[in-house]
Amino acid sequence: MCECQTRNRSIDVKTPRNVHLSAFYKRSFAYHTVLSRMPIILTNLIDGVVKNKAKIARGYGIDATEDLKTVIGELSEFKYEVQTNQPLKPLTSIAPDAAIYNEYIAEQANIEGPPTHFHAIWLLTECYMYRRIAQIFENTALLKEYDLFRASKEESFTSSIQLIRKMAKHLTNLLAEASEPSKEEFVALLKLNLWGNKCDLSISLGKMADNSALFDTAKLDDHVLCDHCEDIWEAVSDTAGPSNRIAIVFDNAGYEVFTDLCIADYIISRRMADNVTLYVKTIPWFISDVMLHDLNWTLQQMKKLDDKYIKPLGEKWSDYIEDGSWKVIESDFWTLPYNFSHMAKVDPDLYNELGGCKVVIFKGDLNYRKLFGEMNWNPSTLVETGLQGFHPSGLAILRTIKSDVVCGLPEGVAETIEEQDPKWKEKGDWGLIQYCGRIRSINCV
Ligand SMILES: O=P(O)(O)OC[C@@]1(O)O[C@H](CO)[C@@H](O)[C@@H]1O
Ligand SMILES: [Mn+2]
Repeated sequence: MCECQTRNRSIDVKTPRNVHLSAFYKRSFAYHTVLSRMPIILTNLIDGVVKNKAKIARGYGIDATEDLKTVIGELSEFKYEVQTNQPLKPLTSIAPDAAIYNEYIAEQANIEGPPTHFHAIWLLTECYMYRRIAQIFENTALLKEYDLFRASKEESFTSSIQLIRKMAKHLTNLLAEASEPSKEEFVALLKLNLWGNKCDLSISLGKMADNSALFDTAKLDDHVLCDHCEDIWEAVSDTAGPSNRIAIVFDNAGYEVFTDLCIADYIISRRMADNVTLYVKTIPWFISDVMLHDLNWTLQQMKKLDDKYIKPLGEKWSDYIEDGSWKVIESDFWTLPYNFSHMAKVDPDLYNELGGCKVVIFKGDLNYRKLFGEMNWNPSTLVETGLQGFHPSGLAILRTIKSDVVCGLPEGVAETIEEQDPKWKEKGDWGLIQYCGRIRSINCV
């Protein structure tokens, strides 16, 4: 079989240790994603555009229906490229990040030949899909700013309103009592925040899952496989160090971003930092990731609600943005295919910005994959080793496990969980709360 044919055929094995995740390995979540989940996501998008044609025409003008025909055609064409394992086509967008994608694709081509959807680092294949979708809308006349995930992201907020109300009441009562920060309070908020990451429309293929159990974290404690809450508390509450800034790299809209803002409020209200930087995405991303308009919509929605806990928080949080306690920053880097060990080279300004913080809180599975290089590490690999030199500041990592990248577990834990739950790395039922200090990391021992 010629090299090209071998290359175009995924092999029927599990992902070997210490290699990049890829759909090249048939017995992997990456393969299931490229073979089934990505085509389903694309099909759902096409169906959504067809279903909402009239609504979009009302919003963007009747001429937008011409654009929609183009969008449907181009989404269908892209879906065919994925399903027939075509090489990733260079992006044609004139946006600066497109050139970085094309450079990265060319770099990969020099290493292993032109990357195709099944035979590329999974991170590139998935990131490319969402960037290609954004390009399809960028190329239209009237739908350049259209976010076709917006309705799902807004629904993920409205359908979680009971949970959000519970969380709002909890935070309000917490802050109404003492004024000094407390480890117990902060650790409890971290765990509530961790399980908010289960609300991810990419893993649920856009369907809202029942998240009512996510508030009672005590029942979930045995599903936290690494708990560095105390180290995160020490780092966040230390106000005597060189920096008193904290950053949160958001993941999903809806209930998850609400729990992120609760953490950011606690930090400001308890004077644990001078300000908190909130990083949002610049394009529609992995269905549920937060963009600036999603954050603004969430705050507006909170202020409109006639709820004695949610409304005042919406007003206070809007004031935090007004007075600079919270700084919202959009950065293209978070939607590039690079893992974070490349940040210092690809976006040194961002790396230095993070370096000005005492702690950066990273949320979610995709950020975890990028933090640890999209590698199939032995799960007992030290966190510091997995970060491969990415160390701008203290790093607090909260993630429910939805892919094969895991570091920092005590020896034997992964094997035990694997026996108990063979799909433990796909459904977000198991969580990690990990901390890696500027100069040292801790393993979960
Ligand atoms: O970053 P998040 O929102 O926690 O998860 C994103 C995600 O759902 O997308 C991929 C599956 O297609 C996985 O990497 C991951 O589970
Ligand atoms: Mn996400």
